[in-house]
Amino acid sequence: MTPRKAIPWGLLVLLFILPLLPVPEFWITQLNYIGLFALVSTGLVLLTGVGGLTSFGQAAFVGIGAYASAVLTTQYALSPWMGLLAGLLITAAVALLLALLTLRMSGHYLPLATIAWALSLNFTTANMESLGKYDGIQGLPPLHLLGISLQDGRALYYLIWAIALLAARATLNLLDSRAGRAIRALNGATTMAEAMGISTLRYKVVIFLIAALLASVSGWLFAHLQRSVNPSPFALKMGIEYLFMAVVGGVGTVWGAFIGAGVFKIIEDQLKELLPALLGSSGNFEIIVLGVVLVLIIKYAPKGLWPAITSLSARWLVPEHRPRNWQSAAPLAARDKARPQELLLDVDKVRKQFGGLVAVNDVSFQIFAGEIIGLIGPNGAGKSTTFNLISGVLPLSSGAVRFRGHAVSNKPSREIARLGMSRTFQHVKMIPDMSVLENVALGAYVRSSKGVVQGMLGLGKAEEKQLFAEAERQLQRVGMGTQMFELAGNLALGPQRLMEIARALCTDPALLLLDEPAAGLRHKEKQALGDVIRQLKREGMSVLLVEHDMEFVMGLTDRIVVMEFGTKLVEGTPALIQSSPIVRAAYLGTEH
Ligand SMILES: Nc1ncnc2c1ncn2[C@@H]1O[C@H](COP(=O)(O)OP(=O)(O)OP(=O)(O)O)[C@@H](O)[C@H]1O
Repeated sequence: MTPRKAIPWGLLVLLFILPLLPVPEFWITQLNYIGLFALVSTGLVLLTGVGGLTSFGQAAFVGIGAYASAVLTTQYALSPWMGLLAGLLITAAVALLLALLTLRMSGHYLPLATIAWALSLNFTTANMESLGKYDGIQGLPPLHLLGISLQDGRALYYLIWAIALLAARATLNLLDSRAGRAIRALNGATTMAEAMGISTLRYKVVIFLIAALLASVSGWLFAHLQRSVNPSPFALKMGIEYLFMAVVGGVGTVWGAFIGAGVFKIIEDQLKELLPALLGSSGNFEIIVLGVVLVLIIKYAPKGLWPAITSLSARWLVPEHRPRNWQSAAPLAARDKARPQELLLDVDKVRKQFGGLVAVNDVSFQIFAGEIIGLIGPNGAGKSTTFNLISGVLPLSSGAVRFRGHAVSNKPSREIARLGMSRTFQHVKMIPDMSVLENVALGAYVRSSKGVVQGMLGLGKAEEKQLFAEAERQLQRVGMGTQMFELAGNLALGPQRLMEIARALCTDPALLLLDEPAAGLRHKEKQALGDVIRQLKREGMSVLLVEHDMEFVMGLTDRIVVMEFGTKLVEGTPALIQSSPIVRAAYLGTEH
């Protein structure tokens, strides 16, 4: 067994035998709280670290889980397990409502909204007669599992840690799945994800819900550990502390949630003991010192403690990449190919105005199956905007776009992608901390189906192999087979563009839109790219490309559309365009 595998197993065994050893009760209590906090922080890893949605409000969901069980077990004499179920249902309902109200917000509005609901939910519990107001509810029964009483902290320890570790495993499984890769695109790559056919809002709601449910389970365990509830452990202060734990541990990493919860709890408790003794007076001094410690951690390990630990240990724990076990995977289902000469794309007087600026002025052209069309023009002519209008990234001001007989004007880009149009971007859009292979596999999202629950349970491995086999095939095609395990963010610009092309090809498109594909490529790489595009044409695919490299465009395209100042100037074969005096004056003339 390699040290990389032996260390986690060793820690797991230690965690298991610890309560059986004669360790002080205080240790067990500490570990119980660390497990409960880690459960909430794991949700924040998904929501904030991976999904980029900052929430200060998780303590409110902890409170819902705790109070639901407290009410049902003390006032209705129901089993705590019914309390758990009710807590999860209420949490899901509240979280869905809040998600629909707040998740379309961006920037600082979302964190502010989470503060608002944290305050209002806490205020509600503190003022409701039936919830015992500020005194809360006492006398909760202990948990029982399979006839065993979990009244003792050492017994409940096993349930807390089993749930926390299962949550960690499920989150890790999810992040390494089809749905997880879509979730990883939420933080900064939503335009790309939508263009790959992914509903980003749906995944935002899903991670919001998962984080809320994990918090709710933590609240349920907490309530039956304490055997009482009151509003203060679910107040905004605790919501902020959960976020701190996740940030300190490493907000993008699951084990960071555990490290963060542990460090936070231990430092806080030690300081509570130490500081009054040192200063000779009582007071909440630990809050001040903890604040300073947190600032230092954020300054010197900005990504958190877990990433710092893994990068330090990388010297002797050599990172392993995923085993290449997909060679025999069945190919993914292919889309119906376009008929020869089929009218694929009909761009009809499309127009885009940004305030007073007409960036695209009633431009029309058509693309038939198996054609390579160039879209050229000087800087600022409106080429990229036209791309964005066709692919649904921007809404039209007027005009119409039809793709394979479907009216797609103003449809979201994910719906257009599902019809078989795929694209690359002028400024490469990717997930930098994911491997090239995983980035490219995102392209095959529309050709696969495994969802969040299957991802969490680690099911759907056969489909995963199909996705990676397709991703590798497309990477080989663009000459990047040897770089598939590298981090996408470590690539130079040229290979990043090729990676985007491989990702677009993974969608099995009928029409491929390439925005400046040759920019940043060396001469030989450009020639190889030209060969790939010609091969795609032979396979019946159509390509629309924006490109500034005239030699590349002239040698590759069947027809060229020239734009200037948002207007279509002329359209024709490369020979006609090269000899056109209007084009020479407007475009080539300015270049040469
Ligand atoms: N979101 C936006 N808001 C306002 N103006 C915009 C926006 N996007 C583009 N423009 C403007 O629209 C015009 C066309 O821009 P566009 O990027 O489509 O040109 P382009 O032909 O692709 O240029 P380049 O070759 O330099 O990429 C430019 O004047 C640009 O400044």
